Amino acid sequence: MARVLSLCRSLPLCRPLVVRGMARRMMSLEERARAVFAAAVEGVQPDAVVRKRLQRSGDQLLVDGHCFPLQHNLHLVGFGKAVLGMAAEAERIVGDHLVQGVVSVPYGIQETLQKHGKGHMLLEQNSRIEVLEGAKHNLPDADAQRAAERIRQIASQLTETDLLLVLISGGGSALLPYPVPPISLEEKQEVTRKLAAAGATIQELNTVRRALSLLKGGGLAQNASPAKVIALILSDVIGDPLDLIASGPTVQYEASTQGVWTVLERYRLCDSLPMSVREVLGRSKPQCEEMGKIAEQEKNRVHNVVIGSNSIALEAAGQWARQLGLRPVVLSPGVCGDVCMVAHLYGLLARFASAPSDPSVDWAQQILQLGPKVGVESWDLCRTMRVLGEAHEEGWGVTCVLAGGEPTVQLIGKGRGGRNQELALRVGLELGVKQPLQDTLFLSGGTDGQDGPTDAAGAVTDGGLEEEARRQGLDPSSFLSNNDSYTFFSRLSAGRCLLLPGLTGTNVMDVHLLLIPTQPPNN
Ligand SMILES: Nc1ncnc2c1ncn2[C@@H]1O[C@H](COP(=O)(O)OP(=O)(O)OP(=O)(O)O)[C@@H](O)[C@H]1O
Ligand SMILES: O=C(O)[C@H](O)CO
Repeated sequence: MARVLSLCRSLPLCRPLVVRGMARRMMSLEERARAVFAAAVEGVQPDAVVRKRLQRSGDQLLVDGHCFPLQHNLHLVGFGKAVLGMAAEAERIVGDHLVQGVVSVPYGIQETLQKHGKGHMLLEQNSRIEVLEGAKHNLPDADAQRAAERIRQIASQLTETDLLLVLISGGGSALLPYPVPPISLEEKQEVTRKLAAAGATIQELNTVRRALSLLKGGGLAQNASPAKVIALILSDVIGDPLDLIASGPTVQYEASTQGVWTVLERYRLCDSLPMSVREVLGRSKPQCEEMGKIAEQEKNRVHNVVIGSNSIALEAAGQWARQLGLRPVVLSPGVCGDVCMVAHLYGLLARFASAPSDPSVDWAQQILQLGPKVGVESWDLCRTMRVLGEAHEEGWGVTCVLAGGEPTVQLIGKGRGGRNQELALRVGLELGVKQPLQDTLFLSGGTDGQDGPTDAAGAVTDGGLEEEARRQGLDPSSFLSNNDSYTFFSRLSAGRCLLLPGLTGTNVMDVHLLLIPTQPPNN
């Protein structure tokens, strides 16, 4: 097992050699699934994505078709769980023109990256970039606020000839707290904590955070005016909405507070709001016309570029799947909603693949009804079913359905687990009902390498899961009813199903792989 894991970790780094070697000895389906997941994560490594999109030609910086003169005028700020690796690479590329920089990163991340052998994501000893750690447990705190103040200070000192490089990734909201006075950090925290506890989505949460912060919702870009701003963004939100990732500090948002009140009303928080929050939300905002003018001016000054996303991870995964002899098809990067429904959709897709034209059951109809409820559009479902149908007709090969996103788990128990392990367990059970699809395999993993409060990223299961568990005296349903998927997988066959890549240093939500052999593989 350890050999397979380390192999999968290193696979994308030594591609041709390993692939040739592996093809020779025929990798098992599980080894291929793990390797495809590793490739997905590799495709969105912070250093690699920065290298790809931040290009240098002499003293010119080239980003997304725009050219910026470098004349020792570059300043760098960043906030988020993956920005340390982004900053290290940016400094390698343009460090000679860098005047100063500050990144706000999670508490303990430098030590953790070091421990996980990710030294290349750390800054050099003589770096011009200051690293400030904060936001313990992903909550804005005084350390994160100090970092936000430093970042604001750098931005507000810039002149027209300066260039501000802003590195943004998931977790950025908590790492850049700057409440609009007179709101205190504690008051802002209280509002966001109540919203999160009431089940608000990240879209709703960040709609409110933007309105209560000086730097979010375009505030940072405004502070940096008249300097030019380039924001490189690693997206951890479905659909990559620029204004919501880390609450959009470089994206001007419409100033109306109507949307904010709608969210607060939905979660019945209007009556318990601190006075300071009421006051800020009650202030008069610029009119639409004025906002339109600002947006027009900002178009040439502020450049927002998504450099890593779930789609990019799936694309990389697809390329590797093909290299490994699989037939890839991307279902969707936007899978969301209740984990039970998501598991059922994967179960239905596997059933459909085994008998696409079975007149006794209309799998397609069921798939088309369920898909949109978990964020998958009808045309994506149809395209995927067409590929599965073709594979069945041709009668050979393994189809690799690739998807991503962030399903949700209703926590009812007190066990240990995460949404990926819970999804993998549920899909394993789906594949095992009635006529078990023994050879169909499912993997779900968090691209950050951490699933909930566990050291696993997710798990790999197949249609034989339930039988294997029963043989070992484990009842999967009782673990599920206590949200105890991590304990289940740790006990099952000495943890052989767990996905343990360690902290990856990136985060573009989760990746799901459904590997469906048209006929049993010959190993
Ligand atoms: N015992 C459990 N079983 C299943 N899911 C759980 C369990 N405990 C926590 N979770 C889920 O794990 C998620 C939190 O884990 P995690 O810290 O990985 O969140 P995240 O959304 O991936 O964070 P980020 O987006 O910042 O990486 C929540 O969706 C929560 O419902
Ligand atoms: O920081 C945040 O707001 C979330 O991670 C979404 O980007």
